[in-house]
Amino acid sequence: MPPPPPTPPLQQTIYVGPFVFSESSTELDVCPHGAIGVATTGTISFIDRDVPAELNNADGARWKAEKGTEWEDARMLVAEEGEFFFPGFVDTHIHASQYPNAGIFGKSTLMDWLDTYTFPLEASFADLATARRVYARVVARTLAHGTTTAAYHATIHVAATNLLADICVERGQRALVGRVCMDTLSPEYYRDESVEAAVRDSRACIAHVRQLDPRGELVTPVITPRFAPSCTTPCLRALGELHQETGAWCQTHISENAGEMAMVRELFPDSADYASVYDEAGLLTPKTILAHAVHLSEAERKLVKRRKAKVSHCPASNTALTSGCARVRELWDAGITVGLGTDVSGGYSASVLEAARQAIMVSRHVAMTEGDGAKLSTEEVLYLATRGGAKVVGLEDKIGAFKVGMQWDAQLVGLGEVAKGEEGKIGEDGPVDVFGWEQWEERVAKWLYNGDDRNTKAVWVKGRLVHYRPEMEHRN
Ligand SMILES: Nc1nc2[nH]cnc2c(=O)[nH]1
Ligand SMILES: [Zn+2]
Repeated sequence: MPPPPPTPPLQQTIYVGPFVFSESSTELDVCPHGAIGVATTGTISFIDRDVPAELNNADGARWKAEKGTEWEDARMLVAEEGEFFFPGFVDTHIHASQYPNAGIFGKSTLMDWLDTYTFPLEASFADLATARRVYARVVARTLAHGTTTAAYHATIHVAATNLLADICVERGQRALVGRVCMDTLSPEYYRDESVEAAVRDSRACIAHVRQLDPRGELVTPVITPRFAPSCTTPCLRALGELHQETGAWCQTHISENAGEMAMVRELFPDSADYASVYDEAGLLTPKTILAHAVHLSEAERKLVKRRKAKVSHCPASNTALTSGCARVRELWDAGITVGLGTDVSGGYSASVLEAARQAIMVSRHVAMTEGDGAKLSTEEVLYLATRGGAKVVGLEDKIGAFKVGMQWDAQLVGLGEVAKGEEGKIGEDGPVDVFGWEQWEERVAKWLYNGDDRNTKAVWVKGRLVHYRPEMEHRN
């Protein structure tokens, strides 16, 4: 694949309008009349919290002059009625290669789902044309859902995995890109032929991603043992050494499903528990992302916390594959950093907004047996979707909120106002109907519970416009 085309030079831009972000896990910062100045580097240079409500492009010139000469020629993008800026979402666990199967899982559970649906699909990525078709679409689709950063599992194929990294850079999505390792209990037609092959091919992908983006500004490699049952102890240890040697991130699955856990007990009888299997291989570190953690014991939670490893909560997947209900409150109380994952295609949707709403629902199911303390609020799941996720991937100083010095990874959200006299007409504004009396928190809640990608009007990563809906054409 030829190198990606050069990114067009960015113009200094001032984003004018309401903005909302998580100040903490329990508190949304809502600014109804804001302006955020973004430099050509994509960095937020200033934030004004009290701009004139009626500011339009004509007054803009006068107002801009007051900001200083360096902002004189800045572009202005002014939010229209019903729109607000929100940080881009972080998907901390998604299998890019499984996207064609989104929604196809029948009544399967994890282990039969892998054999029936997943391995045959992933094996098809030996063909680069297949990989190109799927990866181009999954990156476009996740961007359209407002995902500005994704931690991707690819497949065992080096060329296809490298292509996924190329496409992320080309489309401007931040990503961790991982070549999957699996040297045992996997089909003959889809497995690493040896530990050496797993390490050699992982090295090849790490080298490619680092050569593509030497400063790791957009993409970074991630070592990806599929999960303990599909890796031998020598393979896990070799990948632990690679993790240590290269400093690359690590991602895997843990304690998702009862059958999987029984296998781990049988395959690793000398380890105290599932988390210890990874720990003994040197794979449990502050740069490790553990997907699921549905059934962790207290001892495992303590170990994960001690190692500062992170958890990706994947509620839609856990319900779809009947894996169980992860307890986010318990993980938080143990001091563990948690973000959200769509886990496509265990999860049926590539939308982090959907994962956030499913996180609320799963927490309510936990609450039905364990009390109201388990319930997650709107604020908490939106935190998981943005700042929590940013922490999981080690980018909490750069993304997930609107603060001076952070990067403009953002989405413009638009909610349709029901116009007087037009109540019977359904327009193209998406599924959220705003009647005009809603407070800000209520608008955000309506978006969370009913919104979809039609409400994500435009998306930026590092200040670069990476997606916009057709109706935005005239505003760019
Ligand atoms: N959800 C999920 N769990 C896994 N465990 C091992 N592989 C997978 C996978 O592809 N998806
Ligand atoms: Zn997964």
